[in-house]
Amino acid sequence: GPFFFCKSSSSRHRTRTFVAMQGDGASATTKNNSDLKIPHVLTVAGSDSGAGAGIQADLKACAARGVYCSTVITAVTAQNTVGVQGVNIMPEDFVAAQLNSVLSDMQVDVVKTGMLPSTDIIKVLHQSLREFPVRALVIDPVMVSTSGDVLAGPSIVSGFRDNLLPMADIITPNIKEASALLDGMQLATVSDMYSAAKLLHCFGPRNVLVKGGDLPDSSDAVDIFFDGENFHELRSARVKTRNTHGTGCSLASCIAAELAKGSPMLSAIKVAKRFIETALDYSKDIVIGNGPQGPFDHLLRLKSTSRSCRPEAFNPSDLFLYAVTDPRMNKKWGHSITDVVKAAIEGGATIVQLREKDADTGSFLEAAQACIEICHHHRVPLLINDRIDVALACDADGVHIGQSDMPVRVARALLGPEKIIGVSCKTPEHAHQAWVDGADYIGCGGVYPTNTKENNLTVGLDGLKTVCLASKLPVVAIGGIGISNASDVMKIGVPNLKGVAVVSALFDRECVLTETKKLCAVLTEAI
Ligand SMILES: Cc1ncc(COP(=O)(O)OP(=O)(O)O)c(N)n1
Ligand SMILES: Cc1ncsc1CCOP(=O)(O)O
Ligand SMILES: [Mg+2]
Repeated sequence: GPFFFCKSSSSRHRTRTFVAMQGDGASATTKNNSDLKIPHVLTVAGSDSGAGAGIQADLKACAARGVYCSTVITAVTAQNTVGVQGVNIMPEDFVAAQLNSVLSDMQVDVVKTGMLPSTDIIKVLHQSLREFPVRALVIDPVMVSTSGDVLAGPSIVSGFRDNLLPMADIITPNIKEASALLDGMQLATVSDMYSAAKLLHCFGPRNVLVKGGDLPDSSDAVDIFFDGENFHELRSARVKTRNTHGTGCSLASCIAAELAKGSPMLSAIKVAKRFIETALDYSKDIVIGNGPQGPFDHLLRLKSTSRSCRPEAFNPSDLFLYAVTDPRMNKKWGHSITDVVKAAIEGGATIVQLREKDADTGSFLEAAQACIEICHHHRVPLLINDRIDVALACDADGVHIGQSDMPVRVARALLGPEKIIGVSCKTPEHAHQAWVDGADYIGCGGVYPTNTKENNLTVGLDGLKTVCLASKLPVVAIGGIGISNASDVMKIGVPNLKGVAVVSALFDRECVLTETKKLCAVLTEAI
């Protein structure tokens, strides 16, 4: 078709634009209802030549989260691990043209903004969002790069406050940006962050996340989330590394990606935070550039690491047939821990938990190290009951902790974002707290009376259902479950009940393999 030349109208920039049009403008593809809609984020940000932040980071973060990302470039920076050496701001009419090209043609779910270097650009974005409304708007008010270079002038603040904050579903300022948006308010403590979040909420965003990574001398990184009613403190282990360039904007693009996939806001933030922590932890020793602040690797999942024999991150369907060991039963039947674990896995166990209530630490660790080999050979996760130290020492896949064991938040800080944490819950309140604290699943019971765990309150099928309905996390049922009642348990009709955890049904038996196969058949029949 014909090619059109058009020059940028702005006198400051001689930008030649080639616009190719299809013949009569007819759409090049025909839609049919079987087309697959992929979650879609449009990022409106600056290009970072070092590719640690900006447009490049947004593309990588979205790719890592399995979401399509289109891009409107607001500026091109000459930037590296030392800082920002130059900024070339796009004329606002060309930003408008890019916005129109994407928003008029593609089904964008979420718009995420990064560097918006001029009030004119902010205004054209505001206009485009009114013309092409999207499901969610994530504003990362990039004004000062983490290397301290100012990426936007002071007039930008009113541009953000008047044109974008009222439309935002969430804004994610760091300490410096929150201060800039609040006319220089001092933020030196966590309580200042609470006040800033509340004040920023008055400008109209539905949610505010004040990121505390740069808070002076804070032990672990804490972010303050405010939704207009409730505050949440989101703590995360601080990864000691120079490779933190781009973490802020990548967090925002991960949040945008999770929202595009349909997550509610707080879940989106928690998942995004855990992903960034994982990527930072994975990248902590990577060396790119000679400056004080390197980029991190968003695409760690594409790499095969020494952990390739380790099962992937937690998959709720692993809870299907959950074998929990018991040393007294092994002793009674003359079974070794490795024999019963092998037999359970061969019989269909999808996850194993070593529950050695009274073992001394040495023999517990020995058993755990032996079982890790077996479990990882079969790509089955191995969790340790209660003992975080043993889990760390044998690099288990995670832990299961009860209400009176180590708090989940502490366990998460010790184990990091990749490990699986399960929590015993008897009530909806327990389930909610487990979710807030960042657990991966909950164990609910005892469903039926059991002799395996002394003075254990029985919650029954009703109690189990109540907890499942309240839980945002996947649930495994436990307590007195076996081949006679496993089907009843699985048929209570709640989607997040993913399986049953059993002790005596497998291990207080002469043949663990036979019993596990029978239970596996009953469960398979029931789902
Ligand atoms: C999957 C699963 N759910 C619950 C428990 C119970 O844990 P336990 O440590 O035996 O007892 P509490 O500490 O929860 O009181 C479990 N082990 N596994
Ligand atoms: C560990 C635990 N948590 C609640 S009940 C229970 C014991 C389950 O053992 P069994 O499967 O033999 O009833
Ligand atoms: Mg316990």
